[in-house]
Amino acid sequence: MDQLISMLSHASGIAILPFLFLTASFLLTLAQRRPSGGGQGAGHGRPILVADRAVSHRALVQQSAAFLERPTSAVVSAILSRNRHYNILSAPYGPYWRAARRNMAAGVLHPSRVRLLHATRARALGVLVRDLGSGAPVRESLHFAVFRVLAEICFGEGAVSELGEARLRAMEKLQQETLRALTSSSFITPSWSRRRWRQALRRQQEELFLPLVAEVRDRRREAGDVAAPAATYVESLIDLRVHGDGDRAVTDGELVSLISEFLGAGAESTAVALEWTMANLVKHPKLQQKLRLEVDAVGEGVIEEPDLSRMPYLKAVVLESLRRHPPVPSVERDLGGGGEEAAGVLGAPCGTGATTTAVHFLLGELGRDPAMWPDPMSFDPERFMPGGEGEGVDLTCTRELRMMPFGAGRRMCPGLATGMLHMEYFVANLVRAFEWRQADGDEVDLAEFQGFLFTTMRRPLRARLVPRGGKTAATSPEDGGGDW
Ligand code: HEM
Repeated sequence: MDQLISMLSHASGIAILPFLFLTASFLLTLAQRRPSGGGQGAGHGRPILVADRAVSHRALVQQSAAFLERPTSAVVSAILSRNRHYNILSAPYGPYWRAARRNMAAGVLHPSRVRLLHATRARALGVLVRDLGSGAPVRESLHFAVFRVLAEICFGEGAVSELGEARLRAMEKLQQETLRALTSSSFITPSWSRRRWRQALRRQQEELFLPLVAEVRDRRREAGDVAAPAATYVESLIDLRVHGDGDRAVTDGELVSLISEFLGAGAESTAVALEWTMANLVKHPKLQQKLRLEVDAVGEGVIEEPDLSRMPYLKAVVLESLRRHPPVPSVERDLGGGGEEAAGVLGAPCGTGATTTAVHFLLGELGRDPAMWPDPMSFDPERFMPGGEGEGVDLTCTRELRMMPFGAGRRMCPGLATGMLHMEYFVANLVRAFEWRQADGDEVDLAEFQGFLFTTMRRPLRARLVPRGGKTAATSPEDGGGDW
């Protein structure tokens, strides 16, 4: 049974899932157009689209050794740096990937460390509530809040407040520009002009990040043996040594790619998911009211991390949003030389004679499988409450795969816990601070826009926000909220 519906070849995909085909073939076209370096070539065979949960679990989790490589042609910084400076997303499986990934997951993003960042979150929330309260656009405000939190984790609170809001916003804009640089169509922009644009963006990233890195490096060099353990992501990257590759340090080029990934992919995925969640709460006022009752029941003031564990409905709302609208549309793997063996794992003939094949695991389809999720298109957080079909869902997909918004296997997202925490934190406090109502004459439109890397709302969320008297989530000036 699990082999049914599992694989759609490039050809058959047209008839069965037209829009998925378009997305995947767009990705593939890009993959085929760009030569990849370091033996990471992708897309010389036909793409394989996988929309079956059991097949995805077998491939990504049980047989993960055959599915370790991601086509670098689908990663922003690999494209901008023309495959010269890898980050975690683009790195071939090996010593550098292992060192960089472990440094992120077991270091600054370890749940025990992220949990402690109360003040960082409160500062971002203060600015967010201030901006939304003064009518700023929802999408931009959510994005900046998440970006601000990650920027503090990356550079430290001191460096971020020294930068100031205007320069931080400029940095955020540059990161978004780099994502847009990939969506520019070859029909509109000639390739030489796209190449120049991308080179200019990469140069701007270097000019922005490297002076900040140099300051940190100088400070740590001066401190010598008595330097404190790395507290920020940049500090940890400066200290990092790549075992298995001559214990070398991370190069400046790699540093730029790693910082760009942290601020870019980390912020965009969370902010996109937040916008989908708030849109559904506007669309479904009864669900919003139920959530507000839970939020208000935990007490006064800002909802903090320890409160979140007492809020099962909040978690259910966030999970339902990730199931129904996973911000990342698909997970890609490059089968490399192991194409035939891996095709066997997928339960389909490879038979292309190609040395490489790109596989796309379709996250939206997996989360909307009617065999697992009755009435899959409806937004119903109750699925994740006791007795529901989503109760106790394992987002790491280790035991079983019911949905996989964070991917699965050895290359699954190392930001899972951070992403979930930020989503729950901002959703809870935004529901406490405001009533989110439909904007007059402007019904929420849940239509999707399939971007190069993310599935966003086609029309940015507009809502009428009514501040809630004594229960506003605005933070005090000592927290730094609203005090830029
Ligand atoms: C709601 C938030 C997020 C979602 C839905 C999400 C989703 C994903 C997905 C689907 C993948 C691909 C996994 C695979 O190929 O199996 C991924 C990879 C990755 N994500 Fe996230 N992500 C989120 C937040 C974050 C954050 C906050 C960070 C870091 C600041 C982050 C850093 C990464 C990195 C570095 C990878 C590459 C992992 C590797 O290749 O080893 N993500 N993410």
